[in-house]
Amino acid sequence: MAATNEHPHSLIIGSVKPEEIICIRRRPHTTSAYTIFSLKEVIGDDDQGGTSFVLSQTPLAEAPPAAPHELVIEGPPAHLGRERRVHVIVSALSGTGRAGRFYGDVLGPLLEGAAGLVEGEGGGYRLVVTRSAASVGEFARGLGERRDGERERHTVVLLSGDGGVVDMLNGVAGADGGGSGPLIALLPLGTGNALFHSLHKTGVDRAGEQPPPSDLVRALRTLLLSGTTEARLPSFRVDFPPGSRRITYAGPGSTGTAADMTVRDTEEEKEVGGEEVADAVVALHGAIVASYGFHAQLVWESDTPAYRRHGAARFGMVAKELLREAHAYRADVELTLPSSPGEGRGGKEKRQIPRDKHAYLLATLVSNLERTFCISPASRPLDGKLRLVHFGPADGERTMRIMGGAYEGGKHVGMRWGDGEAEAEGGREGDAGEGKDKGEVGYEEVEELRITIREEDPRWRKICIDGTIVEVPVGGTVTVRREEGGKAHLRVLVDRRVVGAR
Ligand SMILES: Nc1ncnc2c1ncn2[C@@H]1O[C@H](COP(=O)(O)OP(=O)(O)OP(=O)(O)O)[C@@H](O)[C@H]1O
Repeated sequence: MAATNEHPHSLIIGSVKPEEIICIRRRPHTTSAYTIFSLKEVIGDDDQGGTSFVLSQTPLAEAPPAAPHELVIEGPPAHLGRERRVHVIVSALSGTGRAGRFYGDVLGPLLEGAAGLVEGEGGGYRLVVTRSAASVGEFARGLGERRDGERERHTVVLLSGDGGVVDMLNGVAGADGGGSGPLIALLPLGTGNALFHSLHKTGVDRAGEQPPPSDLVRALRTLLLSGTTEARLPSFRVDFPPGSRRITYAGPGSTGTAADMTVRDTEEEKEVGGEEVADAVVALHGAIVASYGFHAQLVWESDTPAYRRHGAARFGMVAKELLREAHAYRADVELTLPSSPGEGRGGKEKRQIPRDKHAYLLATLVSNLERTFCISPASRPLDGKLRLVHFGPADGERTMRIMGGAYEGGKHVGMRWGDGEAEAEGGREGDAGEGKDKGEVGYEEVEELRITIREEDPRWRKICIDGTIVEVPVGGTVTVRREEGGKAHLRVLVDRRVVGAR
């Protein structure tokens, strides 16, 4: 097959577009035969107007001359090798419910063709398709209990959004089996996919690759190419007051949508028709975001089976109504700042945010909550720093402008307004002080955050932890604390350049 060689980044091999190439596999037992694995995503192309995925395997008689070296693989990378126990989790209801189709059309055949891995015992991988909101947590608890130091190392390929990550994190952390935690590889099939986007923000694509590969091609490259590393996933712990309840929706669709696939999950089906299910919760771990106010409300009110069908558009639909109401959330908020070098633990400065009503309080370990929504521009992948973004009561228009700044790469940071002052846009971390009532977006690194909720109406008492919603009783204090040292609950697969770019 002919290959043009004008420019390494404009490689075209037959009909294969460079940005669609996942990997180029040298076929076993030969020196000169290759297969190009590529993925085409056609939006609005399937029966229900969803994305269809086409995995192509293009044989080549000889080495593609213009192929970038890093796309060529000889076999499975170490994390999918024989010394690992590999699991594939299909979160059936993540995002718009594409994970089952993606597994069947792309990941299954790709793992077999490019890595020689098939589903099943004895050298293969275990497939888990979720049947309820509890499935991933149950699976992770099982892994956590069996965790056995370095002797049994697990790699979990996660076809989900951030919810799958937080369920894995809490399942493993809850079981507390010792040893280093399982490795997760992210395939972004949720709505926001904040962790994926934050980890694939810098240094991942081959320089100058235009047009850029899709998110799923990037994710599959991270999964299959060499040049990746297994990094500790930073996390925080949230402690809730007595009477707090985790709230989920369970509905008729919650029994799994990939009925044609093997289900190895033992979770009992919950026969609850589109209703809220509340469970007592004492503590949760998170790796992405802990929020109260506008963000938590948006996640919560858009997370109904009816809104979920609209994908990421659901946030915009619900935001409209919330911006109209422009609720000011009553809470007392205390921050503990990280100690500066040389300071002992006792020297940590505590500070109260000087207002009792808030529009937005969001502590995060990542930069992006969606691909283009950069809420914390100072955050670097895996830097382990917890940063707080906050502002006081604001009308809908103001909130929209602030959110608009986040969509422009983080320009909301340092915005000030009010009392006839000239509007200002900042961009530096730590210069926004305490987000005074007059109007300023506060942005600072924190070690710990304590929120005491003063709202009477339960509608306004929702806390969001990585997309999980917890309702907290009136007067209850929620504590968010960065976790450091000790063992990692989870490790995450990232391109080595991501770690280098910190
Ligand atoms: N079969 C199922 N039945 C009921 N709930 C399910 C099922 N499969 C997955 N879920 C739930 O659906 C939710 C999917 O969350 P996930 O975060 O993966 O996707 P998302 O919310 O669309 O994306 P993101 O969090 O990245 O915006 C999780 O709460 C999960 O527990």
